[in-house]
Formats: sequence, structure tokens, C-alpha cells
Amino acid sequence: MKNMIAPSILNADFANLKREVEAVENAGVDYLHLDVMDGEFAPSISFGDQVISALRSHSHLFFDVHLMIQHPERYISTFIAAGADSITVHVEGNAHLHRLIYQVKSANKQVAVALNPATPLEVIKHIIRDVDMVLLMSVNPGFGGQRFIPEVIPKIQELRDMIEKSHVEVNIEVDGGITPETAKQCLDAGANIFVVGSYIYKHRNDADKKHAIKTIRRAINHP
Ligand SMILES: O=C(CO)[C@H](O)[C@H](O)COP(=O)(O)O
Ligand SMILES: [Co+2]
Repeated sequence: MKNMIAPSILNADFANLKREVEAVENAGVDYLHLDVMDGEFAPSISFGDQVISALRSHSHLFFDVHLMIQHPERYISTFIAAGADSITVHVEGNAHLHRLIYQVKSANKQVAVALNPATPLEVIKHIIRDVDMVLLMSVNPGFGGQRFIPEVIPKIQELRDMIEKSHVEVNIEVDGGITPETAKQCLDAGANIFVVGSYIYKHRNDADKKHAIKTIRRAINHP
């Protein structure tokens, strides 16, 4: 499966979001990772559908919307209308995960499930054939710029085995604390989509952001 970088705008300059997205789009990425947090599921509040909708008209990137909210079922159609190409819902606290997955699929959008660092893979065993992607959190949800939790590495390997045994094509996205070093470790374990937030957006200058993307790309394209 294709290896991809998905910049997260969580640590971007929110006063210049249009330009911040253009900077990574011009650097040749395919995905844009949009972290929606409600201050309940995750301990901070980020942005919602209006920001996504405003960016949609300025970007051709694949919008990978990561919902870290309570009651995601109430907002699926809102985020699809805002321009999401893929919706990721957390398994934690979702009693009707299967129904939620089919809510997204019935709108002909890609669907993913996310697992926090402490959540075992067992919970997705029976829905692995129904999703396009599994997002493994390598930090606890809430903030950009946190330290990578290395226990996710064996979890990625375990997930890759589960996917292979199920004979399906499912992307593995890793999210949190990604640098060239941690990206390479995750690649070797079996991940193929790499969310990168602060490693790119800690730079204010576009050339530096482009260089950061190039460095990650080199790490994931050269085994
Ligand atoms: O979901 C997230 C946090 O909950 C973010 O996508 C993630 O933290 C990206 O930022 P960074 O690369 O700085 O860790
Ligand atoms: Co995220």
C-alpha cells in the first residue's frame, strides 16, 4: 500500500490557516489530517466543521478528519457536508461502532477507527473487514507536540498480522509524536500513513516546512 504523509494542522498558525495548508499542499503531500476535539472526549477544544468547510474551497488535498468527540454519530453528516473525504471515529466509548462505520460508508466516504494507546486491538477484530483504515494513537489524544509512546510499535505489528490474516486491504495510520526516526520505526512495523503535526508546523517558514516533509518522506521511502 502507498506510504503517505498526512500533515496535522493542530500546531499550525490558526490566524493563517489557508496559507498553512497551501504550504504543505505545495510541498506535495496527499492528505491533510484535521483533528476535531470537543473538550470532553479530548481535554482540549480545537476546531469544528466551519473551519474544515472554509479550508475545503482552497484545497484539493484528501481531508482525513479525526473526530475526538463525544457522540460522533450526531456529527457524521455535518463533517461530510463540510468536506471530509474520510472520517475517523474512536472505538472508546462507542457502543454502536458497527452502526457508526456504516453511517459513514452509506455516504460513500472512507471510514477509519482509532484506538488510544491503552486500547487493545481485540475490540476491532470483528469490524476489521469493514474499514478502510485503522488509526493507532501514539500519544494520548488532546495536544500536538507530545512524545511518541514506543509501545505502539508492537501494536502496529500485531495489527498488520491481523489485517494479513483477514485478507483485506486496510491502511495503518500512526498519529502522534512522528519524527523521521519514529516514522521509520512505525514503517518497519507495518504502518503506511504517517500523521505529522509539530515536526512540520513548528517551522513558520514554508521552505523549512517543505524540508521537514522531505526528511520524513526520505525516512519512509528508503528502507
Ligand atoms: O490527534 C492528534 C492529537 O490528539 C494529532 O493528530 C497529533 O498529536 C499530531 O501532532 P504531533 O505530530 O505534533 O504529535
Ligand atoms: Co490526529
